Amino acid sequence: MSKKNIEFKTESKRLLDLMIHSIYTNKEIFLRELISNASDAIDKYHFKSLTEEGLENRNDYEIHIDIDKKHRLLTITDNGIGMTYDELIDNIGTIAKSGTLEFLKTMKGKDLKNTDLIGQFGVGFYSAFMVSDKVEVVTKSPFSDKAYKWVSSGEEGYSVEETQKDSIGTEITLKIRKNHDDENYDEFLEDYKIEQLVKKYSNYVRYPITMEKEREVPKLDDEGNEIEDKFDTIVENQTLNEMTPIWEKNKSQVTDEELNEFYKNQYYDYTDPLLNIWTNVEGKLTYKSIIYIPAKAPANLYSEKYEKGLQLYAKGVFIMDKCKELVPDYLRFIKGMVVSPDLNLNISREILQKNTQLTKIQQNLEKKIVKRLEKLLENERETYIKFWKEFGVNIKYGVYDNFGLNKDLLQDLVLFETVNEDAYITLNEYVEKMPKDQKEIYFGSANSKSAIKASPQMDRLKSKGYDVLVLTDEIDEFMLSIMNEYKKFKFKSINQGDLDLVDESEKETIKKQETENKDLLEKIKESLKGQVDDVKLSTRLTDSPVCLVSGEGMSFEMEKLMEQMPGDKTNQQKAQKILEINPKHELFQAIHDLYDQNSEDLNDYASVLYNQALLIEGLKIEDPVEFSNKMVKILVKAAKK
Ligand SMILES: Nc1ncnc2c1ncn2[C@@H]1O[C@H](COP(=O)(O)OP(=O)(O)OP(=O)(O)O)[C@@H](O)[C@H]1O
Repeated sequence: MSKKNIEFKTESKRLLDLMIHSIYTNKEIFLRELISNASDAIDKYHFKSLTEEGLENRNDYEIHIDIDKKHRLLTITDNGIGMTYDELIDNIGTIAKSGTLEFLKTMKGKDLKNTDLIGQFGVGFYSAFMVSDKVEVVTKSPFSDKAYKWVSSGEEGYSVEETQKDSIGTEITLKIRKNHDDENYDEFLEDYKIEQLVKKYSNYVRYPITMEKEREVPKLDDEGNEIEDKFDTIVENQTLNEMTPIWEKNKSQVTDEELNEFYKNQYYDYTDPLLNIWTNVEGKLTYKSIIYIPAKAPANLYSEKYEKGLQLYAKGVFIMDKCKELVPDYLRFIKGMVVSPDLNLNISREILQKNTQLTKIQQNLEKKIVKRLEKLLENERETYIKFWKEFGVNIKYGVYDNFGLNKDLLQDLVLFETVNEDAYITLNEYVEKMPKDQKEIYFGSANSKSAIKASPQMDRLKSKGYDVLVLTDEIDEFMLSIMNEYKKFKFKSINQGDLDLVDESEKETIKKQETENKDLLEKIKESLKGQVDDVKLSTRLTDSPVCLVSGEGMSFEMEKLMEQMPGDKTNQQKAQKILEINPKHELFQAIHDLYDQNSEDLNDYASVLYNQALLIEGLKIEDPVEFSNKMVKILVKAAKK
């Protein structure tokens, strides 16, 4: 057969044009595509050799890479199924995939160059043209007694002719482009780069991917003994890929050490992970996955730059590093991988978002992780607490996020510090320890547990033996407000609204006192106009003289948080401030006397009381100098008496 020159079909031309002038930044994937084709070809040979007569059974499968720097040639050779003449024309000379063809039709006249075609379809072989001026394919099929050479410089067409090749398989040679502008092609002729790309994209291809590499070996003297510090350089065929990925092994044969090593190598951590979750699902949807929870949160976990996601593989081939569709936001700290034979190798970002298989995998994994954490909490409390200290905030965020969609799933994973307990407790444990007469779950917000413990609002709760959840994280109150209740018990802030802890007769007494002291309370309110919304006699205090509480709705903690947020604050909603005075405290009696004497000092007392309450609440005093002056005035007067 003489050499034939054949023109590419229109669609192929368009596709090639796109490859040749590609502005696609990820040009390096060409190697992954060619290796993946080689691996498929070996698969095909192997399969056929099992079922068809005349095909030798082999065990020397190999994908070999060769670099000829001088002539700028990169060759990928496989001993797979090869191609007959017709196959060569059909498979490589035309775009076989109907999807691509359809797509190109719809794109007629549009700017193809800016389209992520590679991401949309498996353009595979043609991606070689992203890095080379000329591509040569030499191939021999076991079903043909002749070998063929296919050559193309892109653009117009290709030539096919008979050639000499003894062994079955395919050899693809790329003439690597010269560097130009800021495009570096030289690197594709460097051993280290090729090795790096194989490890990155094709590490778990089942067949050895080999390359001749230099290696230093100890120099030997005439008697065959090693000479110290002297080396010879030898060139040898080295396997670049690991081939059997850890997830392909039998789970029972993989040790925790191996799993930890895999984690550290793959996800660049120095410390062993806290735990791993191995999943193997077969059926309608088939996938395997290994998920890790790191021992420490990465420093940038909460920065915008942090990218969540799991590595995604289809069969042995790496697809992407951070598939974010597999990880709900609140689990952004997990690391690991998913491999599924059901996924397309060239799945694109856009397709990923709509991929129902991925959504299913994500949901399954989420449930698995939560179950595992529940087990950890139940059986290994200390480890769970370690987890909680690193990632607890994320779980709280998970409860709050999506309008509480996941609150039932996650609420039992949340730990709290409480006023009465030394250790963390769960909501379930809190509820189980509640005294019989307790009707609500109490919580207090402050910077620390000690601040809540010491707060005046605790008086009555302490005397009743009720425990109080300590909220110190910003997200806490938001989380509880979205949960609203736990096992039918409502959450109740000790700093907000009416606590309703006194019995009917005590209520009556206070009501009576309030009527009797109506004018006094009005006077104090008047004197604190613009600073408090109301002044009341307290039902929650037993030992302390005053406290400041907020009305129902916005709390002080939420107000503080809103203030820290960027933006215009003029119309910001404020928490309602209510000053509560303890009618049983001596100080109330003293104020009462001042009122009876019609003393001017009443205003100073009111102001000092209010500022004190602010301080206890961790809120800012508006005018510290004035506060201090008034204090001094009262102290001097008291000393003179
Ligand atoms: N090394 C090879 N040995 C044998 N056949 C090959 C080889 N490389 C490519 N082919 C043939 O050429 C066809 C086209 O390859 P191409 O990479 O463009 O697409 P694909 O492999 O079918 O799809 P994808 O790359 O998306 O998996 C293959 O289907 C295969 O039949």
